[in-house]
Amino acid sequence: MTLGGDDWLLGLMSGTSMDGIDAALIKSDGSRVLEQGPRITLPYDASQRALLESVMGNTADCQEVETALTHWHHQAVSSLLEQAGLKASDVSLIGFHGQTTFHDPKKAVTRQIGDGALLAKLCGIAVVNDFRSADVAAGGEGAPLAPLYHRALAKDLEKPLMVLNIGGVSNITFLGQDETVLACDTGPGNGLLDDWMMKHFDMPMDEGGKVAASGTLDPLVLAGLLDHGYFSEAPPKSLDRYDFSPELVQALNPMDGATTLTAFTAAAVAKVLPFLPERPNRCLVTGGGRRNPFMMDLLTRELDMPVEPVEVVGWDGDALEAQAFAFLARRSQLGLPLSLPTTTRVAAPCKGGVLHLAS
Ligand SMILES: Nc1ncnc2c1ncn2[C@@H]1O[C@H](COP(=O)(O)OP(=O)(O)OP(=O)(O)O)[C@@H](O)[C@H]1O
Ligand SMILES: CC(=O)N[C@H]1[C@@H]2OC[C@@H](O2)[C@@H](O)[C@@H]1O[C@H](C)C(=O)O
Repeated sequence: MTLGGDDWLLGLMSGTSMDGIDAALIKSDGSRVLEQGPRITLPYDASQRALLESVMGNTADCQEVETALTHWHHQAVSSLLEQAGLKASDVSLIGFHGQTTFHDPKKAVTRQIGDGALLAKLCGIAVVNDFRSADVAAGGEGAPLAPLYHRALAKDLEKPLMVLNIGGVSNITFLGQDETVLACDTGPGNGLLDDWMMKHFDMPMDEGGKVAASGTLDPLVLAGLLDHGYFSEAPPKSLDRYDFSPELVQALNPMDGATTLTAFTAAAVAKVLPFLPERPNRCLVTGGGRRNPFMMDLLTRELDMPVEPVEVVGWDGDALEAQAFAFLARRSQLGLPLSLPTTTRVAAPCKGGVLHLAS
C-alpha cells in the first residue's frame, strides 16, 4: 500500500436519497486533491430500494441486507474499474461509506450498514469503513464529514464561500477567508420531496423541478415547517433523513405540496446564514438538487447571492460525496482527523474509520 498520493483511491457512497451507489476515483495525499478520476453511479432498482427502506430507522441486526448491500458495492467497484481500465491492484484503498439507517447523535448512535471485511475480500482491495462512529463516540455529531474534502478542493478558490450539498438531507460547508471551516446539515434536501412525488405521482423525484414549478407556494404551511427548533440551533448540527415530517403539507394538493416542500429546502438553507462568521460571496451547489432549476432559483432568492452548480469551478457534483470518502479513507490511513470541533462539534479534531485489509 502506498501513501504518496500517486495511487488511486476509490470512494463509495450510498446516500440518504437511496437512489443508488456513487463510486469515484481520486488521487490524494490526504491534504490535497491531486487528481479527479472517472466515476459511475449504479442506480438502485425498486426492489433494492425497498430492501433498504425496510431497515431504515433500524438499529437491530440486519445482516442479510448488509451482505446484499456489500455485494452491490462490489458490483459498483467492478464496473468503475472496468470503465477506468484499471485492475484491483491499481487501487490502494476503498472508502466505503455504507448506508445510513439510523442517526441520532444526541443519543450517541449513528449507524451505517456495509460489511467492510467482506468488501475487502470481494474486491481484493483494502477498505476503510465506519467513518462516523469515532466522532459520535467522542461527543460529535458524526456528520457532515465532507467539509474537510470541500476545504481541500476549494484550496485555491476565493473565500468566503459556501458549499451546499442537496442530497436526501442538505448540508453546508462555510469556508472563511481566515481558514475557518464551519459546517452543518441545514434541513431537508430532496428526501421529503422524493417521498411526496412517489406518494402522489408514483415518480421517484420531481425531475427538473417541473411539478413544483407548476404549483403554488403555501406561505402558512411553509412558516409552519420552518417553525422547528432545529433552525434556531447554532452549527455544527446534523439530522437524520426522517427528522422532518411532511405532516403539515398533507392538506395541500399534490402540486402545491411539491412547491412548498421545495421552498422548505431552500428557506431552511437560508436559516443558517445568521450563524456564519461572515457572509459568503457565493454558494456552490453539489448533489442531485443542483439539477432542479426551480430549487436553484428559490435558493438564489433566499440566499441573495450567486448560487451555482459546482461544475462552474470544475468539480463533479455527482461524484463529490464518493470522492470525499476516498479522501477520508486516505486521511484515516494516515491517522489524520476526519472532523473538527467546527464541523461536527466534536471536542477535539477526531480521527476515524476502520481498516479492513484485503487478505
Ligand atoms: N434531474 C433532476 N431533477 C430534479 N431532482 C433531481 C434530478 N436528479 C437528481 N435529483 C434529486 O437528487 C436526489 C439524489 O441526490 P444525491 O445523489 O445527491 O443524493 P444522496 O447522495 O443520496 O444524498 P445525501 O447527500 O443525503 O447522502 C434524487 O433523489 C432527486 O431528488
Ligand atoms: C448521518 C449521515 O449519513 N449523514 C449524511 C446525510 O446526507 C447529507 C447529510 O445528511 C450529511 O450530514 C451526511 O452526508 C454527507 C456525505 C457528509 O457526511 O458530509
